[in-house]
Amino acid sequence: MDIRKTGLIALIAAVPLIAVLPLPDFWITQLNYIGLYSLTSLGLVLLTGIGGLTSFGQAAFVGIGAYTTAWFTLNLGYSPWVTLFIGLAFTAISALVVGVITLRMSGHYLPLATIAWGLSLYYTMGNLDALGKYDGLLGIKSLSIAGFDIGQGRAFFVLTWAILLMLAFALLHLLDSRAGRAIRAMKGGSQMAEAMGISTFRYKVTIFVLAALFASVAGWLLAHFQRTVNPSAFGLKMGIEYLFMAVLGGVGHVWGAIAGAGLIKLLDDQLQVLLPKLIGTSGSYEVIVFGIAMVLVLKYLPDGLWSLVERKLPRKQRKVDWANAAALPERSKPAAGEVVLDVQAIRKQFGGLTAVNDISFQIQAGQIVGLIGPNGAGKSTTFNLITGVLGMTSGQVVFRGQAVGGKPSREISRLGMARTFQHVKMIADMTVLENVALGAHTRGSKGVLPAMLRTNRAEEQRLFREAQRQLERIGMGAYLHEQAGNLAMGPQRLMEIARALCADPALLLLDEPAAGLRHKEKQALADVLRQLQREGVSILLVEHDMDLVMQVCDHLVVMEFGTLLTQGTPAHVQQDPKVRAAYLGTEH
Ligand SMILES: Nc1ncnc2c1ncn2[C@@H]1O[C@H](COP(=O)(O)OP(=O)(O)OP(=O)(O)O)[C@@H](O)[C@H]1O
Repeated sequence: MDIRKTGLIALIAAVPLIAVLPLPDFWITQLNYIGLYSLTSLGLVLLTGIGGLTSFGQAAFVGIGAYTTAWFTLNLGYSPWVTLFIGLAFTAISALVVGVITLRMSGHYLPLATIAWGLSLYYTMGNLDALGKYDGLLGIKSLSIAGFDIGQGRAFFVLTWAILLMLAFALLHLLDSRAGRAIRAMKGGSQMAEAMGISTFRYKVTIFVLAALFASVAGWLLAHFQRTVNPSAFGLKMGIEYLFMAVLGGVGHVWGAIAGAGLIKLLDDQLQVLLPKLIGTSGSYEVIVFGIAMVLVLKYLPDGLWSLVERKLPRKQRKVDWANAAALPERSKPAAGEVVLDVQAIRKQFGGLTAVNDISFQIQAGQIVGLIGPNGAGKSTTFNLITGVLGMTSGQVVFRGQAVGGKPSREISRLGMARTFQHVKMIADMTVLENVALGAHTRGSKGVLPAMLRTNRAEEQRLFREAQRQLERIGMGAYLHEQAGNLAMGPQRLMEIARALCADPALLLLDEPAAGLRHKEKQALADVLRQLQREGVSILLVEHDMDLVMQVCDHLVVMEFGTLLTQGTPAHVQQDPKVRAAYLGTEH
C-alpha cells in the first residue's frame, strides 16, 4: 500500500480513535476549533490556492451561517438541522450577489472588494438590534440527535471532523475532474481557459459560492458549539487569519488547509501565554510573530508548509481504466472544398496604430494556410481577431458560414475553432493527459456537484480516452502520465496541439508551433501537420520558420506593416520580389 493511502486511512481512523482515547478535554476542544477553522480554510484552498482569487471576506460568510442559525433557533424555535440549510441558502444568495458584482474585477480590486464586504457585514451585525448589536446573541442550544447531545466535547469532535473529512474528499474529487481542471486552468489568467470554451466567470462565481458554503457550515457548527455569537468572530481580523491559515499550510493543497489551521491555532494559544511572559507585559504579540512568519513563508516557501510534505510523497500514477469507454460524440466535419474560414477585410487599430489593415483570405477544408511576415507585421493580432481574443475595429470573420466577429473566444471555440499559443499555456503541475483532457471540456457536461459526489466517472473515462487517443495521434502516447511542467519545449508544443485536437475542431490555429524547437523536433512537427492534413483537418499556421512553412503549407498569406503584401502558393510567394524585399528589408 502506498504511503498516501496509509496516511489517509490513518487520518480517517484517527477520528473515532481520538474520540475514545482518554485525551484531556483541553485537547479535544483544541481539535474542535482546528476542525472548524479548517472548514473555512478548505474553502480558501479552492478559491485562492486553486482558483487564484484572494478573499479576505470569508469570516463574513462564517458569520452568515452562525447568525442565521442563532436567530432562527432562538426566535422561531427552529431545529438547527433546518437552520443549517437556511444558513446555506442565505450564504449562497449573498455569495452569488457579491460574486457576480466583484468577480469581474481583476488584480487588486477583488481583494479590496472582499475587504469592503467583510467590513460592511461586520458593522451590520454589530449595529442590528435584532442581532444583539456588538453583544451578539446568547443562549443558543447545543446540537443534538434524538435527545443525545452531540454539540460539545468528543461527540462534537466526531461530527466536525467527519464533515471536514467528507468535504476534503469531495474537494479532492472535484479537483480531479472536468470542472476541477477548468478551475485549475484559470489560475494563470483566463485566456487559455476561455480558448478551451470554458466560461471562467461562471467557474469563478461557482468557487466563490462553494467556498462561502464551506465557511457557512463552519459558522453553523461554531454557533452551536460556543452557544453564543457576536461580531468579533466574523470581522476582518478573522478574515485575514483564515487567509493566513490557508497560505501558511499550503494554499494549493487540500491537506494544507488543515495543517495551516492546526498550526495557527496551536501556535496562537502557546504564543499568547509565552510571549507576555518573555516580554514582561501583556499584549497581542502573537500577531507580530504571525506577521513575520507569514512574510518568511511567502518569501521562502510560497506553496506553504504542506509542499514540504508533498515533495516527499510518491506521485501516484493514474490507473488507466478507460480502454472500453465510449467515444465522445464528434461534430460534423466540413466537406472537401468547403470554405471553413472566410476572413473579410478585418482591421484592428490600437490608438493611432493600424496593426491589421483590411486583411482578407480564406481557408478551405483540408488546407494548411500559412500566415507569414516579418516581426510586428500583425500576424498575432490577426490570429487574435479570428479567435475572438481581441475585438476588431471593422470587418467580419465567417466560420463555417456563421459570422463570429464580436463573439467571445469561448463561443468561437465551441463552434469548432481550436488554437495553440505563441507561449505555451498549460497547467504545469498536471499530467500531460490531464492537460490534454482540458481541450475536450466542451464535449463533456458534468459540473461541480457530480464531481464532488464522484458520479462523473463514466464521463471522465470518455474524456481521458479521447485525450489518450489525441496524444497517440501525434506520437506522444509515451508521455501520458508525465508532469507537463517537466516536458521540453518540443513535447510541450505537441501537447498543446493534442489539447486543441481534443476539442474535435474543424479548424486548428497554431501560433508559432516551431518556435524554440530543435531541427529534429521541427521535422517531427512537419510530419504531424501533414498527417493531420491527410486526416482532413484544416490548419492556419502563424510561423517564422520558412523551411517548415514552405514544406507543409498549401497557401500562404503574407503580411507587412499590418497590410496584405500578397497571397498564393508557396512557390508563387517565394518568387514574389515584394516578399523577398520585406524579408531582406530592402525597398520595394
Ligand atoms: N495590445 C496592443 N496595443 C498596442 N499595440 C499593439 C498591441 N498588440 C500588438 N500591437 C502592435 O501591433 C503591431 C503588430 O503586432 P503583432 O504582434 O500582431 O505582430 P506579429 O506579426 O505577430 O509579430 P511577431 O512575429 O513578432 O509576433 C506591432 O506594431 C505591435 O507593437
